[in-house]
Amino acid sequence: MPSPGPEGALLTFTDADRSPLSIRAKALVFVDPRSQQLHRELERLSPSGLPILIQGETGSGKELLARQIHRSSARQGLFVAVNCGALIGNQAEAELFGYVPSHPVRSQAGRTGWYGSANGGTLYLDEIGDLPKHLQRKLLTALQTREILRVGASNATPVDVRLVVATSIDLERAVEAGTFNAHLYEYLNEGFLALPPLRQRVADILPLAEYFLAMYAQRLELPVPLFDDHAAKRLQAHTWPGNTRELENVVHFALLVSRDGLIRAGDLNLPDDQ
Ligand SMILES: Nc1ncnc2c1ncn2[C@@H]1O[C@H](COP(=O)(O)OP(=O)(O)OP(=O)(O)O)[C@@H](O)[C@H]1O
Repeated sequence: MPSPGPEGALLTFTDADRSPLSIRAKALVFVDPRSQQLHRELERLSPSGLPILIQGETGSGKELLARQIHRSSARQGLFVAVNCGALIGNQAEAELFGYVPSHPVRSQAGRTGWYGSANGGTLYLDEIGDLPKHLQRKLLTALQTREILRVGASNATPVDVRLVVATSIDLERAVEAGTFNAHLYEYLNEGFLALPPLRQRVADILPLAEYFLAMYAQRLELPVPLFDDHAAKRLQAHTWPGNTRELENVVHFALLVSRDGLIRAGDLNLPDDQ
């Protein structure tokens, strides 16, 4: 493992906090002052139970932040992550809110729905701007009443869900354009966290790169190479349009092609953007 840097910069997850689906990291690296500020805001908001809206570019670590919010909230239920882009078609409502046994069609989420599965825990809705409008209204009602109405049900079911949502688009603009429910936006915006893109958190780049290098080397049972000075400079100068996910992939590739215990600038396979 790399050195954790300043206090609080490396938070390690236990196995139970990790989802087999999307998250590969075991830890959150927060070294840059902007990341540390974000972490302080996260610690302040997490125990409150308020809904939280995370805005950040693709691959910048929104889901990892959401997991950290769940973890620091000490809620005992599950962390359930759903991409709203997948909630389409006439099964979407049943997927999200569940359905009664007599409902004719089955959904991936099962009868309980994703919302009900997060009872006592945290529901993470990624790309909330993609949620169909009729489900935006229903979501707002569920949040306000703390009850859900399953498809085909005549009575509402009480549920205790903490909602964390993420967006890579400007939701305020979506409200102005009429594609996002203004009341839902106001409700979600109570707890707002802006996750800066990696290029604006330059001090995170090398600690993250070293962290990923150690993680992949351990997994592949390889010795951990070092970045030479040119490679380190190159990593810090790249603009990272794909953010931390892009960095993780670049480091993984570099590890595989490195020789003599060193990663050189040419091993990084980065475009000439500096
Ligand atoms: N601060 C961090 N420390 C360690 N690993 C990180 C950090 N931020 C992101 N990662 C890793 O980078 C990858 C992308 O992160 P994540 O999936 O959370 O991003 P995202 O913003 O939710 O992406 P998307 O926009 O595709 O939903 C993951 O493998 C994650 O573990």
